[in-house]
Amino acid sequence: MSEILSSAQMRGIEQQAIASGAVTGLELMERAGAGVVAQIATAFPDLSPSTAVILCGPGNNGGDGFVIARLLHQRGWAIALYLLGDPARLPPDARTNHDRWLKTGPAHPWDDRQIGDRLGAMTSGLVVDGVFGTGLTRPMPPETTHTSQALDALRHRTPSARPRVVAVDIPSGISADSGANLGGAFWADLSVSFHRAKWGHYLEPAGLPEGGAACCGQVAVVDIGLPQDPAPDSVQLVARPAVFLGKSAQGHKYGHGHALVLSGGAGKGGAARLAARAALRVGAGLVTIAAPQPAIAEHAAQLNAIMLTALPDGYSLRGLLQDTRLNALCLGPGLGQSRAQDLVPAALWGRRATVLDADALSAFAEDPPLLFGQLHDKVVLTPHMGEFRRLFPDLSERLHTPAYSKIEAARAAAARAGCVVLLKGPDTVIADPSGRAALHAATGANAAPWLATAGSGDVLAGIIAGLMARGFAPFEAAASGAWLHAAAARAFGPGLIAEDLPEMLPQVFRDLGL
Ligand SMILES: NC(=O)C1=CN([C@@H]2O[C@H](COP(=O)(O)OP(=O)(O)OC[C@H]3O[C@@H](n4cnc5c(N)ncnc54)[C@H](O)[C@@H]3O)[C@@H](O)[C@H]2O)[C@@H](O)CC1
Ligand SMILES: [K+]
Repeated sequence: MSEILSSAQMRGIEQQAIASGAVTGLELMERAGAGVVAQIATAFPDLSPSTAVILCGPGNNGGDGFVIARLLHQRGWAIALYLLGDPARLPPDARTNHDRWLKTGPAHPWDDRQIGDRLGAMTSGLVVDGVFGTGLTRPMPPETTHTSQALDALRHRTPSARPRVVAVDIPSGISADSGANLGGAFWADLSVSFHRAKWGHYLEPAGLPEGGAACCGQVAVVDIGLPQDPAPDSVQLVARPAVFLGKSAQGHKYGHGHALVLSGGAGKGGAARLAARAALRVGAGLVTIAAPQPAIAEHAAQLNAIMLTALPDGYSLRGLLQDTRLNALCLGPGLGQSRAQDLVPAALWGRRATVLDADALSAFAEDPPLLFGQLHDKVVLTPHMGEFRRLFPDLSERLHTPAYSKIEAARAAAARAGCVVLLKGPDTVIADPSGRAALHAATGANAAPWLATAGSGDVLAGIIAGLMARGFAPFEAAASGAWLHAAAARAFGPGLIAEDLPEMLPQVFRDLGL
């Protein structure tokens, strides 16, 4: 896992390093600019020097742009540089680099129409976006409208018929914290960030205009010599399972736990079977489906390795949970809301590692605190955005404000619920009540678009329950579960349906070297 930072954390790290005397802002800016130039060469090895249009803004992002202009010029590029704003008002380091650039070439005053026309006429070369970076919290100013539209038009051309677009730190107009398109945002083939990637590079806020990962292209991170200590409260990007998922040769099935998946009534058992199969495939020693009597025949016709028991109500669940070998529960998929209202309190009474999904969440939409009062630290809630809105309407509402991120919303929800919350999406956030958080981004090169299919969430709930049956802690099970789920989808590829996901886990495990 690697660390990703908010803009405030990044600013804090830079300011501390500068205040300690370890480095100057000017040195950081030089390394940042040099890092961008090096990453351009790595990402586009076939790109030979021609024309680079460099767009510089009024802050330090623009300062990086002047450094990049100077270094690209040294490498033989013809530079056309435009500056948005008054050079006299540039912050000191950016001003120094502006003045250095003027010894080489001009800084044209910003002319939105001219820039737009110029970009539209480019069929090759490079565009460098150093207009705004992590400092922007407002919509793009009106002076960038044509430029933004021209970039948008380039995006729809084949890459061989247009310039490469490189964002300094993050495309202008994208919130580094929430990934939101603040209004009129640019996009890039390559975003080169400094020290650590920012939250906004990997989040993907729903709706239009698109922002976040969809606008950042490939994300590269360059070291600019800042201290490597992890930031307090930093968020981890889940790049692979954080725990070893293999089994020891001496293991016994009873040593790998026994997961109980609670099923809905007759004709509604498919979701529970998907979850149960995922729990078994992910390595739980035993898996049992508990269903109402009228659903037993349907399940029996379809199950072999998964066991089956009749379970009419919450009272009988309390009885079943006298068996301490049942160590992980999964409730919600296909459960039905009235059965969920009866079974969830009994399940939580049992204080087992428990996944609550789907109907087990929606059943408490009328009175979320009733649910929160019963939750404990071995529970994982796995809402999608709609279920999240039902349980946490105020946090969901705040997500409409551009600077408030899904990471902060999931953290606040976990603190309120007193358990792990996994907030689903192409960007899945996992948070616990202490503020610990991780982000699994099935975006960019990791995209798994075929996961948007019926029953895929049921499989995720089962994977997490299976991992908890095996003894993994709720946070690790949720984070590793999100990764396995997306890896299984990528391994199958187009045409995926939920039934395929558990069947791909063996290949994913082999690829992990288990
Ligand atoms: N601080 C440092 O030491 C370093 C900063 N670096 C660069 O600095 C960037 C952050 O720089 P800043 O904090 O100066 O912020 P930015 O350059 O991202 O942009 C903010 C600037 O634009 C102004 N502004 C904001 N919204 C505006 C609007 N709608 N219309 C007009 N002006 C607006 C702000 O007042 C501020 O001057 C990073 O993204 C990175 O590229 C790098 O050089 C590495 C070192
Ligand atoms: K930028």
